[in-house]
Amino acid sequence: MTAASGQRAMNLPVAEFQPTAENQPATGIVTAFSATETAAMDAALEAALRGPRGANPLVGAVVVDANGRQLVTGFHRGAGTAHAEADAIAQAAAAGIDLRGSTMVVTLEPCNHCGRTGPCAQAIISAGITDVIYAVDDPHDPAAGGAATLRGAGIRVRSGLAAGEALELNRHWFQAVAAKRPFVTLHIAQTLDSRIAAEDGTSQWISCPESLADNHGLRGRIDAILVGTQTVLVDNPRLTARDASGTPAGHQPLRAVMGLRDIPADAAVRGEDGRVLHLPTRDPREALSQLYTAGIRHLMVEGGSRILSAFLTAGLVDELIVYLAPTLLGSGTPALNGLGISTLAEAQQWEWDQADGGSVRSLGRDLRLHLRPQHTESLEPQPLRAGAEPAMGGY
Ligand SMILES: NC(=O)C1=CN([C@@H]2O[C@H](COP(=O)(O)OP(=O)(O)OC[C@H]3O[C@@H](n4cnc5c(N)ncnc54)[C@H](OP(=O)(O)O)[C@@H]3O)[C@@H](O)[C@H]2O)C=CC1
Ligand SMILES: Nc1c(N[C@@H]2O[C@H](COP(=O)(O)O)[C@@H](O)[C@H]2O)[nH]c(=O)[nH]c1=O
Repeated sequence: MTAASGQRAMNLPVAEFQPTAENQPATGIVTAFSATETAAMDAALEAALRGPRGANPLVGAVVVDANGRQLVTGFHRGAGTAHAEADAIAQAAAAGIDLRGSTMVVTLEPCNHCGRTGPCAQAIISAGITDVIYAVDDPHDPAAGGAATLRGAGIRVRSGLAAGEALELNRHWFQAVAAKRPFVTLHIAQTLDSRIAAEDGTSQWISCPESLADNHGLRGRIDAILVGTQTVLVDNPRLTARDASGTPAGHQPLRAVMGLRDIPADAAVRGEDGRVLHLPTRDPREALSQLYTAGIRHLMVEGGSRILSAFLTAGLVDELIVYLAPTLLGSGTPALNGLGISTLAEAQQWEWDQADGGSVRSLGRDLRLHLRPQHTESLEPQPLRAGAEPAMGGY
């Protein structure tokens, strides 16, 4: 993924672009960018990938001086933390770097709202930055409008550089925002042979302590965690975020249970804080709609098998995290119990997600696999058997 390819797509080679009265529209929307700006956008896109997926998009920001030197690089570390622009500006302040007269290159339109971290547009204005280049508009209602605020303050604002790459970077986040549903992370803690519980229902623990710690870290960042009623009945889970000693994390997710049966009165998931929500439905869309109405923007679906399968079948998963233990059971509850697929051509295709530490990580004795749905809807169909060429060795 490079911003340079986005530039080529616009059919305006940097070297040939000469600003003139004709190609500088009065609107302030300019259609080409310098090599320095393009390189800064590439670096911003790369930095964005260091953040975690979730309620907020991945965003990177690079500030360049008048000579094209990259001064600071910021990125967003997830909901509730500094935005990429604020991160870059804070780094500059800490290092004593004067940003007056510089250009900020950022992968998403700077926000305009006073959320948990303050508006980036104001921080940019206060830092004395005079030029802003961003890739794509922020579609998120409360955050949109940053470009207009910046222009109103006399800052030269341009957009569209590497727009394709920036959209691709957060493809599923954009889709979730447009659909007004939470961003959905699916969690599977499974054996090598894809079992999430043994024949007798026991499953604690398949994952090693390091994987469990990672999962609890995730629980501490999401808005809500969801399981099916059967998991509540079999496991009686707490679904809280805790450290290895059992101490609760500062932020706790809402606990959601999906299914028609009631949650038993003495279920641990009820907890003491009352932050449990029964979703009396078997329709994942309906569950997401109810959660969105309750203010949930990032949901982790933990299981079990039928719930995981229902969300995957509905195409409502944006991120997949699999903790793979080097363990065999040979029987027991399979991770998935059917996705409505009967032939290979209908298989769901996933791609490795490089964000947030990469697509494959070793956690203790386990592997942590990180994936997202593949962009293309389907692969090229295989030729029908009758018309197929005979295989010439290999597969
Ligand atoms: N290793 C891991 O990562 C995890 C393992 N587990 C294990 O998974 C096992 C439970 O899995 P499983 O039996 O599949 O149960 P689930 O937890 O997936 O719950 C299934 C129940 O959810 C309700 N439900 C809601 N929507 C749907 C839907 N679309 N399709 C089907 N059912 C729906 C139904 O209950 P209702 O009648 O109320 O509508 C159904 O009986 C347990 O042994 C548990 O230990 C669980 C979570 C994680
Ligand atoms: N067995 C299993 C998991 N199981 C999940 O954790 C739930 C228990 O949560 P709690 O009561 O809060 O500790 C359980 O019901 C199921 O959703 N998770 C994992 O990361 N690895 C594992 O091996």
